[in-house]
Amino acid sequence: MRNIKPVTVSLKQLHEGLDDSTLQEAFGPDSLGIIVIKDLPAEYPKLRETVLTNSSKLANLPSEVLSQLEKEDAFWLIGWSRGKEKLKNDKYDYNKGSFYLNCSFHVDDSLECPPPTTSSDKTGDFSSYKGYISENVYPPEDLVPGFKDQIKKLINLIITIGESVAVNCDRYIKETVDTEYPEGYLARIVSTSYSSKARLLHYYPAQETTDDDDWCGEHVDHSCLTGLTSALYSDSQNDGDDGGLFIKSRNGEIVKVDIPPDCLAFQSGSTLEEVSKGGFKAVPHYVKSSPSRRDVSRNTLAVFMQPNLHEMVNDKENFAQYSNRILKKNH
Ligand SMILES: O=C(O)CCC(=O)C(=O)O
Ligand SMILES: [Fe+2]
Repeated sequence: MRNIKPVTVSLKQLHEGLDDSTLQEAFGPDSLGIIVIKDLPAEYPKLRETVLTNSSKLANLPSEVLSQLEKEDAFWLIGWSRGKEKLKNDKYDYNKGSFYLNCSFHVDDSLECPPPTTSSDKTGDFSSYKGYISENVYPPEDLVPGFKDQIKKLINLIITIGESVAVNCDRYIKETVDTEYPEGYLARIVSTSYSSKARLLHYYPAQETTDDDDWCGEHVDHSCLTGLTSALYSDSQNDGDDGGLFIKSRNGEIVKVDIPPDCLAFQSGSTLEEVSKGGFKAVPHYVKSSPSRRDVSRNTLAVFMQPNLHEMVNDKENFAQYSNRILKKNH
């Protein structure tokens, strides 16, 4: 197992446009499929720390408060979710708590869910897709002050940088991966979708375990592009050498990926693989607790940038249908 420094560029370089060899190194056939962005806006470090600290406050609220934030009718894909997703051994996952938000506020600040559509709209009726169309909930302001305001700010910042990552990926995919790829597809999805999702994670201390992927089993995200913060641990250390985020590279090698605290990482998901007809591969990854630090918790934020529900992602399925098929496997 190698510890590799992923391709890292500054926000300025990203805005100016990355050269082909950098894009190739980050996303090409021999890559990890992840890029790290440094020199972020000055407010980023404090915002990250506040939001990730709030994740611990939220996860340790009394169970009767947390149950008010559970949305069973939304398939637990809005609000609080713990013990609802299955692990690979078919047991329910209590190792982590997730708090999900719909990110439609990035397109229109007044929205906490996508605008409703009906069958008379040209996009169709998606009222049964409750996991995507339900309104966000937030913990009571007096119990976790500033939670809503700060997490929305951080998500908006991540999606805005995701837009610049997308512009670079679009050019690379069109020129070198799939000439039929729709021009500017990813940048349009990232900047205009009402269906992107954020997941604030709290991994509870892992206790005894023998599994290599005890905190989060190996998977590919079903987003187009996922933005990830560097994780915050309860002992204020970084991931260290034997815990944290691991990626399976394009040639099957397991690689430990370090995201420095003042940086953001972006990795590609399976919807983009689908849209690029298999050319731009999704990144298999998992999260492991450190064997030498079993008593620490880990917090992070993932933002899954993905299409509106009516957008076709292959010849047969729109994103709603595609996503339903994938999610059914996990619940
Ligand atoms: O915890 C992490 O670093 C990654 C989380 C993740 O892979 C996910 O939520 O899909
Ligand atoms: Fe993931």
